[in-house]
Amino acid sequence: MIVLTSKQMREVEKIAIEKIGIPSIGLMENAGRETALEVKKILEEGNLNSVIVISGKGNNGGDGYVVARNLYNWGIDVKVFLTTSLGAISGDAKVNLDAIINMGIYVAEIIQREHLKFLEKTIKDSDVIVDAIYGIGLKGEISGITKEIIEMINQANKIVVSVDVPSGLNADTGKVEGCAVRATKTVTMQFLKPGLLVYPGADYAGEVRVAEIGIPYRLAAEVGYNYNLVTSEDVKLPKRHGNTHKGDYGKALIIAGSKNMTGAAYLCAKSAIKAGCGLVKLVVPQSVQSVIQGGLYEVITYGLAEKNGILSYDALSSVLKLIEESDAIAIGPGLTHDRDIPQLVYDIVKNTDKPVVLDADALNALVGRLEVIQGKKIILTPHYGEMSRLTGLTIDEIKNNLFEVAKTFIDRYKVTLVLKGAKTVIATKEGSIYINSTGNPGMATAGSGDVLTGMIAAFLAQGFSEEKAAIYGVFYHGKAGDIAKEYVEEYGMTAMDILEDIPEALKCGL
Ligand SMILES: NC(=O)C1=CN([C@@H]2O[C@H](COP(=O)(O)OP(=O)(O)OC[C@H]3O[C@@H](n4cnc5c(N)ncnc54)[C@H](O)[C@@H]3O)[C@@H](O)[C@H]2O)[C@H](O)CC1
Ligand SMILES: [K+]
Repeated sequence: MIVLTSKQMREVEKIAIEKIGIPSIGLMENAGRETALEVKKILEEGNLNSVIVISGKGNNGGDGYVVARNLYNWGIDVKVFLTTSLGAISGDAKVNLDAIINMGIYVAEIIQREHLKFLEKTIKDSDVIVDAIYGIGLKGEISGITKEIIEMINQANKIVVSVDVPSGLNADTGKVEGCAVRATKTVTMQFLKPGLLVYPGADYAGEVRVAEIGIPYRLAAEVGYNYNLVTSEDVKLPKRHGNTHKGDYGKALIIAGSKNMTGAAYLCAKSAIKAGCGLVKLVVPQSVQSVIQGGLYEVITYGLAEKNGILSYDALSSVLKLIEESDAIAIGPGLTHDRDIPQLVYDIVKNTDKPVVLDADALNALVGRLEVIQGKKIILTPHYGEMSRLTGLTIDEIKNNLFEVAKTFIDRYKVTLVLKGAKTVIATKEGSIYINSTGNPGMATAGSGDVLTGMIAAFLAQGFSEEKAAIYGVFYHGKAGDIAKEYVEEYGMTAMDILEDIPEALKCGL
């Protein structure tokens, strides 16, 4: 699903209004009406009847006046409060403000502290608050009386419907600019915005509904959109035809595990099989091979050179030979960071141009030596801690600048990045950003990443591009976790639950 930044939104609006000639006030009419219909549904569902609209001085506020007019026409008790003086309103917003005043709808300014008491009382007596203070035009932090109004809205414990973007939220990053409205529901105009889809923005937006307001969808391509929300529409699976054999579904080589972490290797290899890979070979330290082979009937295991239960550099030549007969490679889960691993991982990556997914200890192995991945068919799957080690940024710097951090990394290394988090972000070497729509907190469990790595390797082995393998892997991994949640809830969820539900998850792509 297309996602536009506020800059792209403005460009699309400009083309629609100035080039195509769609009247801007018509867009505002549709935006306001779509929002009003949403509010009406909420009132009917809750047998409620009183609404206050709080409008800012821009077109977001203009939408708010249209909302008020529609609600008033439907016999709903509605009052409008301005966070600015009447005289400051202009353009389409002013046309709609004048209309509601002419209709006799209650309008009052809340621009001095003594007005706040009255607003507080009115909020208390109302059922729903419509937040039309700021939309995509927010610049910098909110302060002063408007900040107090937003805090009052949040403390009122009322149903809040935000127009386009919760006021105070940065539409592009999801950051809270000083303060932000916590919405029950956000009705966003024509296209999703990135800030509604990642934290904390996703928390503040509540349930998001995209209102179609009359802007041609094709204009998104004209402005070169590059953000996407991954939905089931984007991850259809090719039908498998009759006369095929396992070789048609790819051969994956997994290099993983050590004497204290055999489970990581198991989960990764088993997930690759479950995600449809035709043949999976697993390289582990020689002394753990029998332990692992036990539970992995469908996987061919290779016990290679080791030192004290950890793969040693002497395993390199055998690994490179196995790579030659594989379509895709996964390296990392449970390797540990000891002794020879960093050099072994570095030289494997250096000596192959096959698609590779690097996870966990393979990422740690490349800290400070990332030049070896430059321009290769490589997918990295760090969580914020691993990304912090790879980039030298703090976890907070990463969390608060997800898109920028991902784009900077991709621009520099021209690989595919899966930045795992509460909302996993995928950045591709073509410069696209994908935000995943599946998954739940129950998946933050040991081994969950190993399962994802196996799934991505499976899609790579089946011939998917790095971009598609990353998107499919992340989406179906989250989908499997959502299915698991239905019966184990989030507290009891284990990586095995996710793994077991991979086949069920894949069904939604067929
Ligand atoms: N997307 C569409 O096709 C349509 C969107 N519409 C709505 O219009 C807003 C965008 O309107 P705009 O006037 O550009 O900005 P805002 O209404 O968001 O308000 C910004 C307003 O407030 C001032 N301001 C900005 N930041 C601050 C701050 N930190 N402190 C104080 N004041 C601030 C700024 O000067 C602006 O005047 C969009 O979200 C939709 O809701 C229309 O419906 C048309 C179609
Ligand atoms: K708003």
